[in-house]
Amino acid sequence: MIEATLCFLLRDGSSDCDDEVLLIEKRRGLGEGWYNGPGGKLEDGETPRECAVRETREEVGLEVDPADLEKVGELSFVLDDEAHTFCHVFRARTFAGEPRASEEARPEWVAVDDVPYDQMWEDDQLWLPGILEGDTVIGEFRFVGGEPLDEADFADHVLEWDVTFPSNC
Ligand SMILES: CNc1ncnc2c1ncn2[C@@H]1O[C@H](COP(=O)(O)OP(=O)(O)OP(=O)(O)O)[C@@H](O)[C@H]1O
Repeated sequence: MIEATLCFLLRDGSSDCDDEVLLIEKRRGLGEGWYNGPGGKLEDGETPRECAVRETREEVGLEVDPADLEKVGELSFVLDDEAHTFCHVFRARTFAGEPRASEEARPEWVAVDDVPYDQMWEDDQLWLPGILEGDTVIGEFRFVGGEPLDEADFADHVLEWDVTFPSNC
């Protein structure tokens, strides 16, 4: 099973209205062409938090202090009844630098009300709005139809909101 992360950075919107979230348009690999948060697979010996910091640096060039990342979600993606990916979701409002594009990702600040859910993984619309409003979640999402995961069909899901994660995870 793959262990991976997603990191959603938030800032105040330019007018007095909503927050903005930093999304990436993924340029290669799983989910290519879709929007998502920065993130990726854990490397050997790495904690999820360290992975989220590294992937955010590599993909969009922003520095996040691990202590500023709030663990806000755990998502299990199941493909044809087998655990495929376990994803740790983090959120932060404090970071340094200006986003820049990389080979993997094109960053874009988007108002939280304008997140392009029709250009994202189908499951995102079920859990990301809550995460962007400040909630926490554990979810399981089942896909069918074989590899690769981003060509499989989304079947069903279970969500549990307002969960508490240990502060060190
Ligand atoms: C099934 N529904 C899903 N919904 C939302 N997000 C999903 C997802 N399934 C996978 N993800 C995320 O997609 C990224 C893939 O990352 P992926 O490109 O494979 O990783 P990494 O950057 O390490 O790859 P390289 O091997 O370096 O290209 C990674 O953040 C992972 O959490």
